[in-house]
Amino acid sequence: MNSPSIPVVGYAPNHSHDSSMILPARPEALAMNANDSALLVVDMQNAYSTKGGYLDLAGFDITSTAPVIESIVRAIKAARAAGIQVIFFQNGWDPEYAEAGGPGSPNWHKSNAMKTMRKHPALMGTLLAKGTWDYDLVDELSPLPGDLVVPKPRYSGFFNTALDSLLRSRGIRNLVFTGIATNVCVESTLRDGFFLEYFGVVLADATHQAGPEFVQRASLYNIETFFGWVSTVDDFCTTLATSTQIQGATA
Ligand SMILES: C/C(=C/NC(N)=O)C(=O)O
Repeated sequence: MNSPSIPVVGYAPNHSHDSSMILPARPEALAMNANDSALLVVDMQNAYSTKGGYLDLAGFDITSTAPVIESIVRAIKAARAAGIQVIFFQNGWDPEYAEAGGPGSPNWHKSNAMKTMRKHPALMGTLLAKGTWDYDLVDELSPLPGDLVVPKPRYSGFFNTALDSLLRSRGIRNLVFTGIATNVCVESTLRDGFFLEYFGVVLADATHQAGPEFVQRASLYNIETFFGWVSTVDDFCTTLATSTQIQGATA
């Protein structure tokens, strides 16, 4: 690939020559290949996206998540067509909440789901519990054969899961993030990936925050400035489609 005139970063030495895709991003474009990248779909569960789910019941505004779901559907379709590994996460615990930790865990004290159920005991067992509607992925997003589904008991997808092994065993170094919430599980997982030497890029319009709108901007600032890169679903889909066309033409 010719050296682009824009600043490009990537994990491979002399990346701009060795990569089949240059994803427009901020603060630099990201050099990547289909076989060294994964699309992460973080916690697109009824709990975080749907009226009557945990975040809604806890008082968070989830009324603008529908366009985010549509954007994620587009990104997943493009990733699958390009041969990029798709990984779904589901945040939550066993129905008895043993995996949530008791009072000796900070999660017990900080989880807004656990706090909501303690405040409203009739909800106990219904929020973020495996096997419940709240824990299930939204209807619009269904894993297909070849996708990976990673249950996670804490905000970060890298803790108490097999994620790092799943990625390293596949030679994956670039993580493309979508999902909810930008400022909690998306940013937590991207940050931990950064500390583990993964290149993390978030598709801003395929994410939604938990909290007021400024939090979305703050989380994207944090990611762009300190932990990774920021791109869009349109740029992701166009980059993959162009790469696939080039590869098809030269096959
Ligand atoms: C607040 C919260 C966010 N989860 C997420 N998937 O970002 C929670 O799980 O309590």
